[in-house]
Amino acid sequence: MIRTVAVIGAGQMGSGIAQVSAQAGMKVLLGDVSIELADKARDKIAKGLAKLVEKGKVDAALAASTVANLHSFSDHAALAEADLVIEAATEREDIKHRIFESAGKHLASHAIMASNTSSIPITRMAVSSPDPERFIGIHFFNPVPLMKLVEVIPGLATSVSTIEAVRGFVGDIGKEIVLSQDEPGFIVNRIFVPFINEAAFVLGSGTGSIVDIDKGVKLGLNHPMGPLELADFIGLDTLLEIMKIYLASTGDPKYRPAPLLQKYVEAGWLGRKTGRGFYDYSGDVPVPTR
Ligand SMILES: NC(=O)c1ccc[n+]([C@@H]2O[C@H](COP(=O)([O-])OP(=O)(O)OC[C@H]3O[C@@H](n4cnc5c(N)ncnc54)[C@H](O)[C@@H]3O)[C@@H](O)[C@H]2O)c1
Repeated sequence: MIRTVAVIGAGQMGSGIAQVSAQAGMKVLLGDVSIELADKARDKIAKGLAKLVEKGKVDAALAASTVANLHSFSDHAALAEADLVIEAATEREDIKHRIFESAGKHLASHAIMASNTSSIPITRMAVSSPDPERFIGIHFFNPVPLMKLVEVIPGLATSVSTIEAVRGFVGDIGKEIVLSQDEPGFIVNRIFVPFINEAAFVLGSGTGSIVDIDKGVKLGLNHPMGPLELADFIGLDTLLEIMKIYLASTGDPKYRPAPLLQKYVEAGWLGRKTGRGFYDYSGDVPVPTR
């Protein structure tokens, strides 16, 4: 049973993973590149919970116990007491390998090491961990406290007992599991990113306007957001990179990026983060760019 969880990387995902684990009554060790960043993340979680208490959405006692369960750390020696170590650091393979090597030196003999990566193969990262049988992918969705789903991705060497322990952990934090093989994009992003890419093809071929593509998917498929407005949220550069990874790792031309997606990225129109993507965000309401 997982009682103590360590989270390495206290950004938006790591903070969310730490929060839901602490909320479920587990002791959580939260680390980043410095103790200051870990403390800052802990404070941010506490502030977020305080707001939810004010709005009556979270019980005050639960908020207090959640914050009390969170402990910042900077030295990997602290990881010796963890049953599960989840890496949620920046999506760069070299950074992650270095974390697994360093943290692995302190991993307890029963403990599991996991990565929240969105795109890096689990089997490839497992070689930097002390025991690939106890290495696994645990892919959360953003924002973690709200999203119900967790994808679990065993690598080639991951043992059945590791999968079962992670199943228990995910159940304990109140989430649902889907099990994915270690393939590019796992299940959800493998379906979803080409779907957005296809919307860019549909736009590029002049089949429909930006507004009609988004309206069509919202009303015709009952999606809460259209694919092009969602693309602007995610970042067109990120989507383009993911398509390139799918194409390179499968060699299948069905994953070729839409030329119009490429063109928007070349123009620096990356979505909301640059103020313009498929929509222009400079005014009060988003205006389609085509
Ligand atoms: N953002 C999403 O929607 C999403 C969804 C699922 C999975 N992920 C994955 O989660 C991971 C983190 O993404 P994020 O969106 O939270 O990024 P983020 O930039 O918000 O956070 C990354 C954190 O990692 C820290 N970090 C970098 N190097 C470190 C090191 N050596 N040791 C400890 N901490 C280190 C950074 O300081 C930063 O605080 C990535 O692998 C990403 O692919 C992201």
